[in-house]
This record gives sequence, C-alpha cells and structure tokens, in this order.
Amino acid sequence: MTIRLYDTSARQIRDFTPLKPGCVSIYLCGATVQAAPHIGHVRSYLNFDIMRRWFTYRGYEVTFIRNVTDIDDKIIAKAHEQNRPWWAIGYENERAFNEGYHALGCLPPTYEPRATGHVPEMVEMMQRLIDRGHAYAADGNVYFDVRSFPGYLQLSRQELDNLLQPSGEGETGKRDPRDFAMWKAAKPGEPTWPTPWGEGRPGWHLECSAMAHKYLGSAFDIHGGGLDLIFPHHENEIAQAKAYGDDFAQYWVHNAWVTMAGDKMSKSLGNSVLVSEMVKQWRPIVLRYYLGTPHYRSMIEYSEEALREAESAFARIEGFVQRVVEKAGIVEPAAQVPPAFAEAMDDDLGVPQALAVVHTTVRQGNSALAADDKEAAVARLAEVRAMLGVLGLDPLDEHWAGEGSERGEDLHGVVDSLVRMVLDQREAARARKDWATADALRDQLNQSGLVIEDSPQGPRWSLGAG
Ligand SMILES: Nc1ncnc2c1ncn2[C@@H]1O[C@H](COP(=O)(O)OP(=O)(O)OP(=O)(O)O)[C@@H](O)[C@H]1O
Ligand SMILES: [Zn+2]
Repeated sequence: MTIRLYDTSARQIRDFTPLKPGCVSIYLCGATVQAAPHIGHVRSYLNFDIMRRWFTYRGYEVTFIRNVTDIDDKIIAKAHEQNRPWWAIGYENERAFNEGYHALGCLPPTYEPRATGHVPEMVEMMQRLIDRGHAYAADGNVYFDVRSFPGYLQLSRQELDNLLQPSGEGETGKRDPRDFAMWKAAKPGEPTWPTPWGEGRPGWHLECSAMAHKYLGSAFDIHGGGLDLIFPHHENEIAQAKAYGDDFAQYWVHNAWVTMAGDKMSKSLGNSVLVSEMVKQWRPIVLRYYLGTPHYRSMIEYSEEALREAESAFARIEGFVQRVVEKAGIVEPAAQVPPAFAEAMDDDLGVPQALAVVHTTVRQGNSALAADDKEAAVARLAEVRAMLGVLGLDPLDEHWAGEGSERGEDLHGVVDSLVRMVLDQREAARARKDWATADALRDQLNQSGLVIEDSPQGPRWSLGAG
C-alpha cells in the first residue's frame, strides 16, 4: 500500500515516501486572524484533517503544524477602526477560528505557533539571508532579492520577467520592484519589534519559513494551503527557506475553494458565510459532510440545495447506524476499513469514491436488517463506523455526543417530557397526601439542577443557576 498525493510542484500525482519511515510532518498555512472564519477557511483545514486521519489510520505518526498569522495590515487596520489593541482583535478571532474548527470535529494541530511569538527566529533567518547575499535592508525594510535565487517561481511556473509583484505601502528602496518584503519598517501607531535594521514588524511570508524550520526542521514532508497561496505566499516561503539552506517541503498540496457565484469566498469580497451563522442553521456534522466529502481539489460552489442533499445523504447513514444500535446495542468500529475504501483514500484522498463505499455498505446493512440478519447488520455497522471515523463523521463518536446542546430547543423537549413525568408522580403523591414521597421527588429534581415552582397553571421547571 502506498499513499499517492497530487503534488502541485510536480503537477502530478506522486507516490508518497516519507523522509522518516513511519512519520509524516505537515505544515499548513493557517488563519490570518483579522475576522471570524467563513466556511471556506474551515474547508481548508477540514481537507487536511481528513488527510491527517488517513495517515494515522495507515499507521503513520503525524506531526501537524498550523500557524496563526496574528500580525498583519488588516489586523492593524481593524484595531484602528475599532480603537482596540491589535492583539485583542487577533486573539478574539483566533478563538473564533478554533471554535469553528472544533465545531466541525477537526482535531487540533500538534502545535499552533503564532507569528508574533517567533520574531527572534525570523531575525535570525533574515540575518543569514543577508549574509548569504539573498536579502538586503533598505529604509528599515528587509527585502528578499528574487534574482539571487534561481529556483524562484518554479512552484507556480511563472517567468520572472513577466512577473508583476505589487509593492505594499511604505515599501521603498527596492533594488528590483519584484523583490518582496520579509520585514516592514515601523509606521506610526503600529506595533513594532527591534531588529538590527531598525524597528518594524514581520511581513506575512517570513513567519512560515521560520516556523516550519523551528517545528519541523530543515526538511519536512507536506506543505499545504489553499490554491490562492501558491503565488506569492508559497513561492516566497520556498525562496526564503531554500536560500537559507533548508530543503523545505517535499510535497505541495493545495485545497480548492468554497466559491460563491464562481468567486472564492473571501472576507474582502464580502461574499462570506460565517461558520458561526451556519452552525445555527445546520447540524455541524452535516456541515462537515457537506464541506469535507467533495474531493479536496474540486471547488465547492456554495448552495443550500447541495447542503440539503448532504443532510439527507447523511441521514441515510445515520438512520442505519441508529437502527442497528437499537437492535444490537453499540457496535465497535472494525479494525480495518473495507479494501475499496482504503484504495480510494490512498489514491490522492479520493473521499467521494470512499464515501460511495460507505453508502454501499449502508445499503447492504439495511438489506441485512430487512432480512433480520442481525450478525450481518452488525458487521456492516462495524465497517461503516471504521470508515466514518476516518472521515470524522461517525455519529457515535463522543465528539458529536454533545451536538444536542447546540440545538437546545430539541433537548429542551426531551427534558421537559421527562420532568413532566416526575412532576405528575409528585402531583399524584400529593393527591394521596403522601407528603414524604412528594418532597423526595422534588428534592431529586433539585439535585439534578432543576428549580420547581408551583404556579396557578401547575408546577413549572427551569434550570438552576448552575
Ligand atoms: N474560500 C475559500 N475556500 C477554501 N480555502 C480558503 C478559502 N478562503 C481562504 N482559504 C484558505 O484558508 C486558509 C487561511 O486563509 P487566510 O486567513 O489567509 O484567509 P484569506 O485567504 O485571506 O481569506 P479571505 O480572502 O476571506 O480574507 C488559507 O490556506 C486559505 O487558502
Ligand atoms: Zn504560510
């Protein structure tokens, strides 16, 4: 068995050979925490969450780094607009991102480094790049000299002579307009850090080269991100890291976008749907099914209809799981997934084909139930659970057990009918003047955290202060 992955750098699917047998190191470009996450952001991480789960299933030890870009032009602009510190904006949104990832059942990364925690590493990297003739300081900025690095633009396969690299505000003193800023000179009212070239702050690209080096060493297996990052961000990461002396990433994997009318869902385009809004309308597990099951290299055009289809497809799977559990109790996941599922996943994470195996197995399981063949139904459920576990979609997984609490109104109905049963018994005890039983029932409800009030309409319950 060999896992194959589409490597953007090679423009083809390649057999995956880890640098260190049995281990996989992955670096994924994470969020710029300037606003709350939209479903496109979460799709990106979800694709890599499934990749990570598949490597783990295949017996690899996975080290997964996802950074947080907590300093950036847009964060500073928001801070000025809202008259709040830049770090308050960053931290608030970092939490919103983590809540979004968690709501959709994504596993936390092994490490989650923040850019601002790694300024010394960035300064060290710039110093060596300057010493080696790949970078220079000008007007308090530090630029990478793109002509000094022959491998520049190999990932995106562009010609340097045709390249337009827009300069940011205050980026003066460039030797070549295509040189990019690794470090930006201090501007009034902005956060700054001291460096040998003056006060300033990191540009976006430098942090990833520096943090990948720190947490994964000079070479690692897979670098990921959305398609939009290939140029300039990933080209610039490669230039910095390789000119520094690192071998850097061996495979480049890029996820496609969630789109709206064909455009990338994006905060700046104003066409984004926030995760926090979506989870009010849709069960998080259904959202995960919707965003996680198309192939990671296919665009997802946002549509309510497709969401409803995802909801009913997932309901077919969940219905089968529930029916078997009702008949046979909890069935543990099988140790192995069916071979057709594994084959699909090995082939560049072919989740749509793998999902087809889940649905086929569910149909077989339903037939077994209809034929009253409990043993076969149980065996199919064990397989289904093993497959769903890899996709992070097992409804019996403890992660989803609390799902009801997000949907308080459903749970409220259930609790209400249970409490009513106890209150009816209490009323009956009172009617027969059995005060001891009536008080005991009330005490039990109180101990469960419920407050009971007697009103002219009969007893009412509410949750106690906690
Ligand atoms: N619509 C989308 N679909 C899939 N992935 C996305 C989408 N938007 C952003 N991503 C990915 O999410 C990760 C974090 O993105 P980042 O915080 O840099 O946002 P961004 O691309 O600036 O988003 P926006 O355009 O909304 O400002 C990156 O890997 C990026 O490629
Ligand atoms: Zn990056």
